[in-house]
Amino acid sequence: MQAMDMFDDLLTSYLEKTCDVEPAWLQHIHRETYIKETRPHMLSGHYQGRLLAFLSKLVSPHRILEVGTFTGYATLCLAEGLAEGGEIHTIDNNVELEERVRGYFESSEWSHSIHYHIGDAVTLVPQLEGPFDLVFIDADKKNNGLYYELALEKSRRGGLILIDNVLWKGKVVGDAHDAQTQQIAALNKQLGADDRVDKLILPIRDGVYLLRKR
Ligand SMILES: C[S@@+](CC[C@H](N)C(=O)[O-])C[C@H]1O[C@@H](n2cnc3c(N)ncnc32)[C@H](O)[C@@H]1O
Repeated sequence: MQAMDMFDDLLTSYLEKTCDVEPAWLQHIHRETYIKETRPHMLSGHYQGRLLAFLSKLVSPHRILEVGTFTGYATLCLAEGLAEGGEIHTIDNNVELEERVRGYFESSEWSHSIHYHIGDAVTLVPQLEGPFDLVFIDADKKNNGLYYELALEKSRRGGLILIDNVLWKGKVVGDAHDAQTQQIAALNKQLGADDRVDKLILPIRDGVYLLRKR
């Protein structure tokens, strides 16, 4: 193992020990995702999950939108901050996960607050009615620009938009020329100059863009 990787592992473990514990239902999803899925690292995980829950509790949202449900880990983190009677809409196009993820949602305390939509987010996001107080964009990166514009249009003033994986393993600050890195770097540049929002990137895990609608 390289020294930098060892430091990253130690730091991650330290950050996980010094934040709130991962709730039991999330530990269960975490474990099953790592046993059953081929790309389990897509799940937000303990530390980023606590960040999502923390931000959601600060916003106390009535309406949340998540683009990219995967196994529902982040959905349940975000749901922790829902205001009384609030709801979260989450979208994924992976039909194979539907039964298991519905099971997680139905056995949670937010079973009546979660609206799980199966289909292409490019088609479904425009059909969802706003306004949203909190949006988490974490699906196909090539459509992030589109999801961001739709999220902004459907957000209330002061609403928070989060975009995951914006540092792309640090490649956005290097000289990587692959199309995916260039596209993420181009959107970051565009967002950095967008005067419709307050914004900053939190260098947590793969980078989370925080954007607050002015
Ligand atoms: C990184 S994972 C989401 C992880 C989840 N938000 C979490 O933090 O635990 C990305 C998900 O987006 C879904 N996805 C990719 N493209 C999509 C699209 N066009 N419409 C809907 N879902 C999509 C994938 O099926 C995958 O489950």
